[in-house]
Amino acid sequence: MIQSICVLGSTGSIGKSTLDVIARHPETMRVYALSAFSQMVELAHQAQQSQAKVVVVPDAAAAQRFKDAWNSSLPLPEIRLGTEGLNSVASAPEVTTVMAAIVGAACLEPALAAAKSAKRILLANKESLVAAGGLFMQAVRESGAQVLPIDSEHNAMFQCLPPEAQCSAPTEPHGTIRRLLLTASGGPFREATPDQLHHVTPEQACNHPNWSMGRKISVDSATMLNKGLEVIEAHWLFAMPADKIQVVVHPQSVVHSMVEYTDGSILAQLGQPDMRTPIAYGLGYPQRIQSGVGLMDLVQLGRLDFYAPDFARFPCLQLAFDALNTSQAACVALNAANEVAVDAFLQEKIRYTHIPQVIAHTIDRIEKKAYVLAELADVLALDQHARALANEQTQVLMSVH
Ligand SMILES: NC(=O)C1=CN([C@@H]2O[C@H](COP(=O)(O)OP(=O)(O)OC[C@H]3O[C@@H](n4cnc5c(N)ncnc54)[C@H](OP(=O)(O)O)[C@@H]3O)[C@@H](O)[C@H]2O)C=CC1
Ligand SMILES: CC(=O)[C@@H](O)[C@H](O)COP(=O)(O)O
Ligand SMILES: [Mn+2]
Repeated sequence: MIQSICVLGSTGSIGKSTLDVIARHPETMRVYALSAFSQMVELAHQAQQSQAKVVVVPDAAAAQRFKDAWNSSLPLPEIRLGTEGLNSVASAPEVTTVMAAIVGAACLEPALAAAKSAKRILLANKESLVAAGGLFMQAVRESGAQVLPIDSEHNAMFQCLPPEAQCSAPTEPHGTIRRLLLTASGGPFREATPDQLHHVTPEQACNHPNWSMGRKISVDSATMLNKGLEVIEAHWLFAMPADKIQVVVHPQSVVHSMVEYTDGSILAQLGQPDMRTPIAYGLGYPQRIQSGVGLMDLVQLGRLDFYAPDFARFPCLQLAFDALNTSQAACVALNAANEVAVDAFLQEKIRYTHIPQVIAHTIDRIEKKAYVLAELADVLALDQHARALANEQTQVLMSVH
């Protein structure tokens, strides 16, 4: 079967790796649609290379920049705009497979559109599950969509599941699974002192020891909120309670995660820190296909280390466990406040150490009311409210920066 693929967030780190893998399989994979937010020259280049039929850009001004960048005799692709455009390609009848790789909660609506349209969803974006995992999984169950986790840890766990447990939206964990062991590199500040953390720059925070990724997820790895988001992601993907998900610091990022079974066996997936492996797994599933990733020399590597996480040095990790144990509203607030705080940090408006303060303050304010989050509109409204609260707190912190 030929897969007709929509790559949401094609100009990002995951998007580029996805196009790299697709280009290795011209006989079985075609690009139908691409999307980008700011990089119109790159998008035009990608659309020419992949012969995409449709591109999605945020607005008319971006569409004009895309047209200006088009320097090929090939016909211009159809250009669609904004969230409606994203939803339309994610649910298009021409599309079999959707790579959800837009960063942040901006991916929620198109990911949900793909879920409602019974697509094969390669889910790289984790913020959608944090904000609305229940709604997303319900849509998957109702439509019969297929979800393949792409986040390296969740892809590793999925690979370690027995075939009958590799289902898209389980309602309970497989009976033979005792725990999920979620590995964490510890990021660039694994051993930093409080004084060093107080002074870190965006460049230092984005300098991940093992992975090359977008700036937002790189900062999340540095605060270890990435691991907190991944605990919530694992909870929704595998129907696993928080107390059965153990975070294990593993600085080499070679063991991508593990599944522990009731007989005491622990199955692990190992590989180089290169996202083309989980992407190829998702694109090829249930077959194994070429990804372009070369050999990994375990003898040269020599050792694999494992530690307990330091919750005092990384308060964001505890905030995420607390949010998962508290309410869905707390998870929405956690994610929204983090997006605001990371953006402010990357713009050097607040300090790295302010990020957990903005998150804690926002969750605290949200938790004073009860929220019903039965519909997407409820989640989006709370997300906006939490962003406003986080922005207010960011302004306060900026004045003491
Ligand atoms: N990078 C990695 O190795 C991993 C990433 N992930 C997850 O995958 C997702 C993507 O990460 P990554 O590729 O690193 O991110 P990048 O920042 O590299 O790329 C983000 C993509 O989303 C687009 N985008 C940004 N904001 C918006 C918006 N408001 N609306 C629509 N599109 C937007 C960008 O467009 P443009 O560039 O044109 O502005 C770009 O194409 C994240 O959720 C991340 O947590 C998960 C595991 C590993
Ligand atoms: C590649 C990937 O999946 C990232 O989420 C990665 O895991 C980040 O590494 P740490 O968050 O473990 O530092
Ligand atoms: Mn990950």
